[in-house]
Amino acid sequence: MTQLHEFIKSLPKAELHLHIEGSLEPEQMFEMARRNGIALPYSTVDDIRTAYAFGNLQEFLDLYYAGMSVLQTRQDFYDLTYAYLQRIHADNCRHVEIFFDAQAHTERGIAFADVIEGILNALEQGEADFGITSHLILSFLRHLSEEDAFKTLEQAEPYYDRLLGVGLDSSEMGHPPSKFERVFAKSNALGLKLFAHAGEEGPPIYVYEALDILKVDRIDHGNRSLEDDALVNRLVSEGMTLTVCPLSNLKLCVVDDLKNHPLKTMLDLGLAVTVNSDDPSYFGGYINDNYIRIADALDLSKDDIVKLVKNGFDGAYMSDARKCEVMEELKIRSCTT
Ligand code: HPA
Ligand SMILES: [Zn+2]
Repeated sequence: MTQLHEFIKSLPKAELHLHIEGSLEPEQMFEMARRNGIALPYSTVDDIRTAYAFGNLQEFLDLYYAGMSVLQTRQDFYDLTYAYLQRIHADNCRHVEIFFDAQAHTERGIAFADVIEGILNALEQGEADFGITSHLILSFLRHLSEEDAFKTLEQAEPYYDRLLGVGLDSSEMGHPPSKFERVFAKSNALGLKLFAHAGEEGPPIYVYEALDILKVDRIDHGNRSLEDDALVNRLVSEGMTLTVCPLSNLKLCVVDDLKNHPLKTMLDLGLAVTVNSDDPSYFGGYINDNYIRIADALDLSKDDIVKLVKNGFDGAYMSDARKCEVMEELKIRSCTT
């Protein structure tokens, strides 16, 4: 364990890009399959891990949607979420903003209320047990229609005051942000924050659409913004947070090697980049693993790490008091460690 790894572990952190279904560990998958009487196409945990070799986003999504078929009951969603919070507590993560893919469950006949109440109850318990504050984001699946997204937004009505906002994920290519202009306008009118995956595999124009047409508050990924200087300048001047996910980018072949990851370039350009795990069970690491692997690959300094962690809290929707408290702790730890 190097000193830098210890330093990373000691810092309080925020996670802003996490799909709760992507935290489903193979062991949990077997346990839930057993208790729900579901047959899995794998015999061992190792079989599952071996299957997690992806050539692109779609290859991952196919296994991700298949894996979540074991999530059936409110208790399953509770257990999934609570286990994730317990895991990131060990990483000294203090605040998390979580996406959930409601449509991937309701289209299998699971009640919306079971999904969201299982997750929300675990978030409440996680705050009581670990002191981790959190928000929940309803993410629309972009390979489905805008009409389907509208239906999902309607199902969420009893929970609007418990949602931070809406997001946009799943297969990016061929499903530009503009496809969801009206449902994002409606979400905005409801007072929800707006987030969208853009520029992970898709071109810079998708990032422009997320900004100009959807009017997002954060861009998820955004790596391909670097192909357009004017876009970079705009993201810098607007202080737009980009939720970058290094191990996800490696596993989905967005980069061929972490040594070629653009995170350091993004940081040096003045972009408000943050480090996140995306789907930690599928991509081989939780938040600290992401910081450690990218710090080693790019030879990041302590100042770089502190900047990344600060960007995470800056981009988070936390109360001012809570933000001040963690920022103060961050200042003390970065001076003394
Ligand atoms: O990284 C991702 N990209 C798009 N959709 C997703 N759904 C879960 N993870 C992802
Ligand atoms: Zn994602």
